[in-house]
Amino acid sequence: MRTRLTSWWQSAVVPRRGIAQLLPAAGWPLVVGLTVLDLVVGLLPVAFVLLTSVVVGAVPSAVEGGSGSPEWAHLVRVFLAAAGVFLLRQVLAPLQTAVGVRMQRAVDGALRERAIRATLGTVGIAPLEDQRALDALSEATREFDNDFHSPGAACAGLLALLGRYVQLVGYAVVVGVVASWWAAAALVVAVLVFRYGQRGGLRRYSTAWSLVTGHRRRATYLREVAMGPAAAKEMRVFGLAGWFSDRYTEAVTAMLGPVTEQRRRIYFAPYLLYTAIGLVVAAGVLVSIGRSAAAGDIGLTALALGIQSVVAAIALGGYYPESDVPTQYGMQAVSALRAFEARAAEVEAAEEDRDGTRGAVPERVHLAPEAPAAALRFEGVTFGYLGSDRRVLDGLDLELPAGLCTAIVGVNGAGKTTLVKLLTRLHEPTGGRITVDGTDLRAVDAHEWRRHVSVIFQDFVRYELSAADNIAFGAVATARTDAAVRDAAEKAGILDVVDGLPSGFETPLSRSYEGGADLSGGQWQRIAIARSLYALGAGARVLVLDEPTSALDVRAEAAFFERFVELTRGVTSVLISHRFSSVRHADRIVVVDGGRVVEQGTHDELLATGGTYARLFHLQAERFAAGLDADGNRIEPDDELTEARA
Ligand SMILES: Nc1ncnc2c1ncn2[C@@H]1O[C@H](COP(=O)(O)OP(=O)(O)OP(=O)(O)O)[C@@H](O)[C@H]1O
Repeated sequence: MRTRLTSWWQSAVVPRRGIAQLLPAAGWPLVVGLTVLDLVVGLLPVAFVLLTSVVVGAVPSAVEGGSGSPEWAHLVRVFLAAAGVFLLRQVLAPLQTAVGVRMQRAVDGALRERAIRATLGTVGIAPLEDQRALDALSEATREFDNDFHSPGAACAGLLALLGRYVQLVGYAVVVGVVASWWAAAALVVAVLVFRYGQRGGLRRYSTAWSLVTGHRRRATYLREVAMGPAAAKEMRVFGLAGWFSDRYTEAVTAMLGPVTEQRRRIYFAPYLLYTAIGLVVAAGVLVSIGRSAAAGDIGLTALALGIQSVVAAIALGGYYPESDVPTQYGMQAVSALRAFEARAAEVEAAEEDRDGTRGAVPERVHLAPEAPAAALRFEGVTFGYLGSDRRVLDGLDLELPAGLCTAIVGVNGAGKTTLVKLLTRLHEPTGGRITVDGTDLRAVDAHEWRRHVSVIFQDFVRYELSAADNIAFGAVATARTDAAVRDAAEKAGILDVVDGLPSGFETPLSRSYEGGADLSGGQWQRIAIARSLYALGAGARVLVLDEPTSALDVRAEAAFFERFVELTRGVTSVLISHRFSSVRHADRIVVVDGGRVVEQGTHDELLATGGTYARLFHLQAERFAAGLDADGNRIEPDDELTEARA
């Protein structure tokens, strides 16, 4: 019993309190205004029942007195008052909806900002790689854009309950006065029991969806892949349409099966039981009122009052469309957002000092604007992703001297991108430390540090915005100048292409927009490179390119890197590639294998050593001579090569 009570408290009361706590976001004038409206709109039907019952009771004497008699005039007055109440309700109901929608917009707006803060506010990306956190986030945000079930709609729905319950109390008082207070109490209990059956069923049913999160995720994925533009080419060329369509149907069936079963279990028998209880009590109260009338204990007005009140009260035992569905799903969304916030904090804390070996965060320091002036260093850095026992970096020692270009090479999966994620503080090392001019990076605010670094990731983002925005996103904190954007585009070798677009730099880089244009993979990479060069112009001191040229073939990549090394001479830059033959012009080359640095030196030094670099360099050079690239793919001469050589 105790556990059932606790679970009811947790699932019914605590989330409602969470919704009530959102009300201030709408502003008190709106909250008070809507509360008053809900109460008035709730009480008007009771007033209508009262007045129409008086009309019924007044008819015999008015008919007897005839038109013009005081009884007739009384009947007309009361009738007009009833009509006035009816009209007022008709006018106030849409107003109530409109004010509710204003509350919904205000609350949802505040909550959206909270969700954005919760997701973008984490320093690292570990929470967004954690499946539990992602599931909670998707459950929360799914309802934010839903016009009917959002948390804001839940706030309005919660206040609307006041109107419904005050109405129930009104009918109960009427029954108490005309019949008996026992009948009134029985009626209230019957309505609440029936309500509990319906509303509690909805609560249990809505959680049924969380039992099938995995199937739902899979169904959504399959639908988006099958019907979205990203895989449209492969769907057709590989003939995958049938396969995806079958798997999608299976996933939807697997998702809906348990939900339908839950629905039947939750609703069928309880519905019959609660309906029976409601009907028996209502019939009992009606019979008792009827018997009082037959015995002459109550008059016509009281009889009409009793019958109307019982029937109207019983109708309050069902769903409240303006309240029940929004509160249920809105509450779930708010609880899910809370769960995401808690999980994100937990993951961040876990990553910050996983083994408890890193010690306290050093006292905060600010970097000199020109940092790094000497070097960036990885000192015995170890790292493994949360949820995996594998150490991707295992005691890595690496020096990136200021003002020089260091190339990091290693086979696929060696940990090169992971190293960049640590350098940009998207993840924290499990052990060891990274220093900038001798200062532990943990002592520096991550946002401050990131202004010193510009990175082009392998999977850089192709923003569906103007070419100018795509480039200037490299340094949004700095005031944009057209000349700097053009300069970056020119250095990246994309100026002519952009100038040739319909609206030049203002052209949206997507055909989804009017006047927009699509770029090729290689052209996009140049836009991304322009983004990083723009950041450099705006004051970034460290430039990292994580295989930004993978869409270019091996010769074009080598030519590009050569030009890049020239362009960024004097900048602390890091070039990452799994193509050993592409980075020979870097000042220093570091070979990473098994989570450690295994070789380092200049191209000539490393060749002379005859180690991993020399072996893989020669292997890839042989493949290249045979017309294959580093991955063994046949090299086709293309425009990029000509462009890159230019
Ligand atoms: N978010 C993640 N969660 C768990 N494991 C990951 C994650 N990202 C990468 N890994 C694993 O870490 C290892 C190193 O990956 P990383 O991307 O750093 O390699 P890489 O050297 O950059 O490879 P490539 O040349 O293919 O880009 C791989 O085994 C990869 O599967």
